[in-house]
Amino acid sequence: MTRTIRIGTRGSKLALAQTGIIAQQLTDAGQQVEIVKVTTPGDRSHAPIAEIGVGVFTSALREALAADDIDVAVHSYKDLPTAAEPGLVIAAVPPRADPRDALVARDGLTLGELPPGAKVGTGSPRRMAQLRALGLGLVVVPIRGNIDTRMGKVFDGELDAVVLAQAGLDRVGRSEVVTETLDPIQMLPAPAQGALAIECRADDVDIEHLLQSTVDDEATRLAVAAERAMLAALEAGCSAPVGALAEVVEDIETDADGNDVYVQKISLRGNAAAQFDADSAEMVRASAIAAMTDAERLGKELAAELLDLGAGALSGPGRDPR
Ligand SMILES: NCc1[nH]cc(CCC(=O)O)c1CC(=O)O
Repeated sequence: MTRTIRIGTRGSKLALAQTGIIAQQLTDAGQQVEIVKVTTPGDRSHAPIAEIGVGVFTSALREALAADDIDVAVHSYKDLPTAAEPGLVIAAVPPRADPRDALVARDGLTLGELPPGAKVGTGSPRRMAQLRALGLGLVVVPIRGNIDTRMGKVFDGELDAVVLAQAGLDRVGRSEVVTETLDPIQMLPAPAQGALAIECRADDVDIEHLLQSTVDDEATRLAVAAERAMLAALEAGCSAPVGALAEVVEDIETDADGNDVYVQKISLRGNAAAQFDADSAEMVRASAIAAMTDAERLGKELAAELLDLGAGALSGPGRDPR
């Protein structure tokens, strides 16, 4: 392609690091790129994310894309609303970074070593609900801000610990502050955590094909499709108390001749707070496995199971009390 590709990004350290990865891949593929910073309302406001609403970090990038101010938008996939954006397509999903959550605690402590009453900071309803559900007597303190601001509250003694995405810390080069990478059995990550969504205009077929052939990773795309189908079927947005993790696993099947053969499948774990409000301490959990080609159906089925188990039963916009 002879034109210079304008890649839009938020100006945060994390967003710039993520955009840098994609810019490098396109440059390696022989393309000319230019990085364009876009300020989002999410960057300007200090209100809790749950109050400013879904898509605060992504809508300004999407507007810039639709207005032809940029050609490609690089998003943290977990920040994107589940509804498709008319006129835009997610052309590629690059290989996923570590999807897990990470604990940054004082004195090198792990989650299990934090004493009852320890103050743990997070602004995410999903992390809050799971921390409470552990039953460790932790005091969850709502916080927000960029990675440096949140970690700073542990280093200055205001909090005993904070929970952050491992991928974010890895990408800004601060992995050394992590005192425990949380096993998904303790804390299921947000749907699409650690994954990026590379978006372009739907009518920009040249860019779409270029992105598909240079940065897309099929296993990540399918895993994220399963997780987000589950989230969407729960009618829950990106700040909902819902965790999901899909992984490609090997399974043994018997073929027509009676031989054992290895096949790749997609496994999905999901959980949700029983109450979609700030105080929920009860979680429902489920898991299932399906063929790679059934990723989205797997997500929908797991959501149905979680709803049967009582996910979000007591609150949430547009849901019948049940
Ligand atoms: N909601 C903010 C946000 N969006 C993406 C990441 C981290 C990187 C990722 O999950 O891909 C973070 C920070 C965090 O949750 O600690």
